Amino acid sequence: MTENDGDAAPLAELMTATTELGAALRELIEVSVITTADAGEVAAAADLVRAATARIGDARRPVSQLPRLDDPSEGRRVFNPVTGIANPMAPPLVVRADGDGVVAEATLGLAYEGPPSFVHGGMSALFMDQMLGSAAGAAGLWGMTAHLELDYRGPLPLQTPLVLRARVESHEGRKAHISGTIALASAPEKILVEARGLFVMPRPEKQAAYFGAITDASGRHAPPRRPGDATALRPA
Ligand SMILES: CCCCCCCCCCCC(=O)SCCNC(=O)CCNC(=O)[C@H](O)C(C)(C)COP(=O)(O)OP(=O)(O)OC[C@H]1O[C@@H](n2cnc3c(N)ncnc32)[C@H](O)[C@@H]1OP(=O)(O)O
Repeated sequence: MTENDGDAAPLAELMTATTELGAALRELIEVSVITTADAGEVAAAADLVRAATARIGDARRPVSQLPRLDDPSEGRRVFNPVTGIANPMAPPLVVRADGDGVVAEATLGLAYEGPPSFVHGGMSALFMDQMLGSAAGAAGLWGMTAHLELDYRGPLPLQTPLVLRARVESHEGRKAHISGTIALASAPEKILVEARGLFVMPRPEKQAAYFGAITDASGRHAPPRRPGDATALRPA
């Protein structure tokens, strides 16, 4: 069975329910790493979670099929692991156009911890990858990450508002050089993480090989081909 079978709920209803599930799971993830409940309570919670998984786990889409709730033409990717409102791994970042680039704010909980009380460096790389991709989209470009490098100048504290920025520095042909930063929202001029990336639009034969089999939920061929396809950019 796929999600297209049967009398599916209207999309708005599905969006509400899926967003609610994402939010509930996001809370669960945070609580699961911060709880001091005893073993019996934790084991009972695990049983409840497995029951929830069984309830929805039989109806699955194939990896080549975009979710029904996605609209790549509007940049809506609800399960993106950074910006997806329905992906519990995502904070989620809300990325907005700002000046000649993009900006987002985030306050990260203990599920993102690396050194005690600070954000894991790999998480910063993940968020910067997405921000740089969003900056490409905002500039009318799209591509895949070919190279990404970061300088960690100071640790990012957990449970503290952060501001993330990115902008295209230059582009030529299929290549775009993009930079990004992370700072405390309370001290935005003091850069704690700095990223530089090269995004490359794959040559046509690679686009066909990577995305030729991608369909939307109704089975229509739907490879990414516009700036918004790669990002969840929202207008300012
Ligand atoms: C899409 C929707 C997604 C939707 C994704 C939604 C999230 C968006 C944000 C996250 C983005 C990702 O994570 S994307 C996923 C992670 N990235 C990947 O998996 C990409 C893996 N890499 C590749 O498939 C390939 O290397 C490509 C597509 C990047 C490039 O292959 P190609 O198309 O054959 O291009 P190629 O001729 O090799 O290179 C073109 C030019 O770029 C230069 N170049 C290429 N790689 C590098 C490099 N690492 N460092 C320096 N320069 C490089 C070449 O020298 C050349 O310069 P010149 O001679 O022309 O001067």
